[in-house]
Amino acid sequence: MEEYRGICRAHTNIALIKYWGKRDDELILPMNSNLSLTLDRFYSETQVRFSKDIVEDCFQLDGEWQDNSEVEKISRFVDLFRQLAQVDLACEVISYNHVPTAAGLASSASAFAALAGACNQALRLDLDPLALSRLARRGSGSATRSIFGGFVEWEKGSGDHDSQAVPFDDANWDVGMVVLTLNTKKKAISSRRGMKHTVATSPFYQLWPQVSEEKLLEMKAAIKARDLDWMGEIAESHAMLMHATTLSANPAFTYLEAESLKAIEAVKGLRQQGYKAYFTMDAGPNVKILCPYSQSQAIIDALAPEFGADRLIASRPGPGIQYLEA
Ligand SMILES: O=C(O)C[C@@](O)(CF)CCOP(=O)(O)OP(=O)(O)O
Repeated sequence: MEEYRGICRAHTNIALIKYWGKRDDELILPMNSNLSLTLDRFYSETQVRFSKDIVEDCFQLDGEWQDNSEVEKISRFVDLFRQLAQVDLACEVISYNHVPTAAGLASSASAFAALAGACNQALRLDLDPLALSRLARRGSGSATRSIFGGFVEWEKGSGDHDSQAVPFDDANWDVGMVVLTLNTKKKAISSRRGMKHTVATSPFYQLWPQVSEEKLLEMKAAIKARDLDWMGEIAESHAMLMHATTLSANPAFTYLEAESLKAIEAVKGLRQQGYKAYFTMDAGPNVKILCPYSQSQAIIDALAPEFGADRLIASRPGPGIQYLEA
């Protein structure tokens, strides 16, 4: 009986130089190259089964069968792999996000990267990681980067054929991240909608591509120098540049909440106490703290009285995708 199975694990990544704005919505081509750190602590595990005995595509996430709109997104993505394999079979996707809700991290990056890997294995496409990152990109931009571990650059490229991730540094040194989760409720404005509105209406956005390319060059030098203070200064600056574009959109909006600003001040306070701690933030109120992994527990202990230890989770750098036994 014709049946194909694949199962794959992919880890979450946090951008230090942000992807913010598309030059092509359909192909998900970014306005600027960007760079992230893959995290060990948070990952998605996704299995896919193609079979004649499956009547139509179905998708189970964390034990819950998903509705048609979610299945439709998955089907469109899996179609890319079905076309490559010349296969016309329906599939069943079962995915678990090992991202504690308390971590409030977007899991679309790890989930689409894991699904890409699972399809690659199931359909025996034998796609190399670069090709796989180009396909993961079609699910969600940040998924491009979760194919690789450590510090990863997503090169904006000139089109679908070369907009892909490349490993930049294996992060095999004393670096890590503490995730401070301020709230885990579903965001009002998704990153997809937020960046589209910003590109369309912020007068500041025209500066974003050039400034981001400059910041990226500097960040790469700072990582190669393993200079965490330098990396942190760049990361904080770039995160705030991103949030400045949303504040200058029309109508304006922001992902920053009162507690986010408190957390930013607390991180600056940690530096005055001698810690190497630098914040970054994405399309949500939660704060991620770049630091030496060796300081992460002390940083958690220092922040716990104000924010609660249960909202503070440390992670080492994580690996690229892992193919598991199907
Ligand atoms: O991760 C970063 O570089 C920065 C962000 O997280 C926001 F701060 C963007 C993530 O955007 P994503 O969810 O990938 O959007 P999609 O391509 O519309 O699915």
